[in-house]
Amino acid sequence: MEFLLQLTEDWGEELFSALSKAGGKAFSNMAVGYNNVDVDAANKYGVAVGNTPGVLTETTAELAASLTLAAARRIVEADEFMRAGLYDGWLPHLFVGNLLKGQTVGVIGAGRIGSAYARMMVEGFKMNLIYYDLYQSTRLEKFVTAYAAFLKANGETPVTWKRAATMDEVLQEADIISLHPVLDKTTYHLVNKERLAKMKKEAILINCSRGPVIDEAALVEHLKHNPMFRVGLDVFEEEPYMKPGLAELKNAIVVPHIASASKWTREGMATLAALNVLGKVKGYPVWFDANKVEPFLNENARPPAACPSIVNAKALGLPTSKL
Ligand SMILES: NC(=O)c1ccc[n+]([C@@H]2O[C@H](COP(=O)([O-])OP(=O)(O)OC[C@H]3O[C@@H](n4cnc5c(N)ncnc54)[C@H](O)[C@@H]3O)[C@@H](O)[C@H]2O)c1
Ligand SMILES: O=C(O)[C@H](O)CO
Repeated sequence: MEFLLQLTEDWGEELFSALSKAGGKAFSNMAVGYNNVDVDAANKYGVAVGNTPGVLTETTAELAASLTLAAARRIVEADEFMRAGLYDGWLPHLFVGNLLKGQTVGVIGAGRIGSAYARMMVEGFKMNLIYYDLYQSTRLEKFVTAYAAFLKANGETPVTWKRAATMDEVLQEADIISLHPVLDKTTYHLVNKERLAKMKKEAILINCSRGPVIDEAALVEHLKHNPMFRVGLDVFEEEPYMKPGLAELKNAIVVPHIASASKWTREGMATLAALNVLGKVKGYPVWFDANKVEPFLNENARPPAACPSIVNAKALGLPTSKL
């Protein structure tokens, strides 16, 4: 018996023990994030835990970029105004928002998705970048450096980048802040009352990572007292619910955890999750690079004889595919 699961289900000691007793050896989330899984418990019962990285990087980053634009240009408010029949003719101050060009985008968690989002905002809107991550994102830094040189060579103002030593630096300096870390003990309520107070009064905060990365009740209070501060949220602390007051706030844009919802990505996620468990059942090794999963998504060729992404491969001592 093997399992293919959604991120809405929590898997811990009890379920892994039951799975193991039933002879199960593999489990896969149909998601890249696996904070819903107690990997130590899976290790204890020798169950391989799969996830679906890479296939949702661009789709998720594009939703973060969409929320950024929608918040910056007040698109949801303007749409509601129009549909309510309130539009009376052009006015110089009607739904004035923020210009992104030349402003600073802050990325917290510059992994696959955070880096893809940063590139979109830097290249697409000529924004300067400040990021915070536990690790240096050399590829991202190189990209921004090369883009800055390109702009300069074309007589345009070059963009800049900075790796912040602390997260607070990002909060203080950035005009737009997008959250892309994993959810774990170090990122739970990473954005709380004190940190919200450090952000610019007119900043925009985007969250397409996990709801509990923000203290949502503190956010509601902050939004109430700072009408020019805006947020775009794809994820919530206690999904499917929102904290009281959030739904009534005009400076919040809320969507129902749809960041990975493009047809290509959702099909890819299902494929990778299925191949993770199938590969384990067949006794295949683990793919050599979980970030390079394209060969598993080619409709015209058989997928490689490997499990695309097993997060506890090392702990279980599983062999790696050599291609
Ligand atoms: N809303 C959605 O539908 C959706 C879709 C895809 C992914 N996600 C979430 O996005 C997360 C990131 O996905 P990814 O593929 O980019 O993962 P990733 O592992 O490539 O990137 C995560 C980054 O967070 C960094 N990080 C970890 N702890 C940190 C901390 N305390 N402070 C700052 N940075 C920290 C890591 O070093 C890493 O670079 C997933 O874990 C998932 O929870 C959400
Ligand atoms: O972690 C993930 O993959 C998302 O939240 C669902 O796409």
